[in-house]
Amino acid sequence: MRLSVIGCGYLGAVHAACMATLGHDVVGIDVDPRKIDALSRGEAPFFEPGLPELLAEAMATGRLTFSTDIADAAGASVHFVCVGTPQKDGEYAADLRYVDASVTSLLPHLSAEDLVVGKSTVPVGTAARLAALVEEVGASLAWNPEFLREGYAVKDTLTPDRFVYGVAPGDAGKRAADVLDTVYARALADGTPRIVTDYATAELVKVAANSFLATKISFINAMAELCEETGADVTQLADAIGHDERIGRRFLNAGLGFGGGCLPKDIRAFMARAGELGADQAVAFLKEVDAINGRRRVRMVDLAREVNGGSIKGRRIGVLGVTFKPNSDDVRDSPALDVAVQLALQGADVVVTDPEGIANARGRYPDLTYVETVEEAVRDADSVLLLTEWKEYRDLVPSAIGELVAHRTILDGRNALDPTVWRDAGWSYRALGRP
Ligand SMILES: NC(=O)C1=CN([C@@H]2O[C@H](COP(=O)(O)OP(=O)(O)OC[C@H]3O[C@@H](n4cnc5c(N)ncnc54)[C@H](O)[C@@H]3O)[C@@H](O)[C@H]2O)C=CC1
Ligand SMILES: O=C(O)[C@H]1O[C@H](OP(=O)(O)OP(=O)(O)OC[C@H]2O[C@@H](n3ccc(=O)[nH]c3=O)[C@H](O)[C@@H]2O)[C@H](O)[C@@H](O)[C@@H]1O
Repeated sequence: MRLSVIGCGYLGAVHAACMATLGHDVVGIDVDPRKIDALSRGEAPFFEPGLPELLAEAMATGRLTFSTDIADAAGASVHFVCVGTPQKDGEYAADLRYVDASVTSLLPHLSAEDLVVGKSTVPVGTAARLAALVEEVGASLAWNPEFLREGYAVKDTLTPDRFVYGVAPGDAGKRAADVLDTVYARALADGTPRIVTDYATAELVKVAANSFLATKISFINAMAELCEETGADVTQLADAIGHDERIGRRFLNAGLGFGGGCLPKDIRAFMARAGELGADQAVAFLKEVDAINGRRRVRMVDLAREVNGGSIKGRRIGVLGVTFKPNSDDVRDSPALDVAVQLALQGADVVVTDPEGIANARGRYPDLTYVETVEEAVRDADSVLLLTEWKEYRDLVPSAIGELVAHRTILDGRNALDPTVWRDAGWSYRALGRP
């Protein structure tokens, strides 16, 4: 099939490359010429494991091209909308201007029988509104939310846990589901479950899933707060409750909490939309989920002050990790970057390193000091903060980096290190939710 993918960011670039490797002819479209230039050269415009190889493979077949001109979407029969839906400035609500602009710009290039497929995360009600526009030109619309995780985006796109199709009622909806079945034929043949539903359910599935994940993380971080008050250990608590299959151990890692371009803004947009619908009570708990999450960052800065004798002014602090999680270069709403900035604002001499996130972090906060290596980051440090649990930081040898620092004090913001090993090497080890 011939497909267009509109918006080539973390979601769209991966989707375009994956669809081409499935055998479809794909044109990826973005308004950002730098992204399109990079992609046209076969270069991934951001760090995502496996994407460079996939791009090379797909572009070698000639089935994957990129353009800044929406007119190049003409001729495709399925158009995936993958543009951003960030939080509005100063508000909780989602900013739908990119979704609206991309669909409006696509309309003149649609043929009757084309299918527009929304993948962006949107407030419930958006699909029905856009369907009316798309139907005016004889085309139809489906909402097919995306559940990929950064760092595993290729695998999650090619072999997702499930597909969700939100479609119009009646025959038009049945046709849309058939088209999507053809697009995803390979994964469906492997037995991936697929749920065909109405627009509102599909939109709600996406924000419900992210809200559940955010709630699970804030739940364990709330337990971490109690562990801090009682001398209990949240990592053992998580292991113990996680053995109960009804609870499960995944997404129970306590620490600095959730960040990124999705969970934080999605729970806020959900609250805003529920408020518009007069159903704010239904998701009022998300306010607490968000508040617990924010408190972890504050607690980390407080802990840094505490281990530095009450003040971090003029103290040298080595920060390991600045992205919102490992295996990504994304610093959107990154807890790690937030903490590093707060420490600097309070007068600390902060030196930050990260395997992939420095360029993006520098773009946002040029005044922080960034270095390439752990050795440079920790040299002469009064304390070291591990804020993103990259594998190379988990694997650090405490005796070796102990030779470089001024004081052997480490704060483990992700409960990623073995306290015994670090203490045995003469370090003072502190973590969130651990004695
Ligand atoms: N990043 C992720 O892991 C996931 C993101 N999502 C959702 O997917 C959507 C996109 O997210 P990301 O890819 O992370 O954002 P992003 O910011 O990385 O990419 C969005 C892209 O859309 C482009 N764009 C904006 N207006 C456009 C227009 N009118 N025409 C063509 N291109 C346009 C931007 O230039 C940008 O490259 C959001 O709704 C997000 O919530 C869903 C699942 C996973
Ligand atoms: O809508 C989206 O964009 C995506 O949001 C998340 O994916 P992602 O943001 O890539 O990252 P996650 O792996 O979910 O991690 C999110 C944040 O939670 C934190 N986290 C995660 C797990 C955990 O146990 N504890 C914890 O603090 C991570 O450090 C990170 O900051 C969801 O997992 C995806 O299913 C969803 O598609």
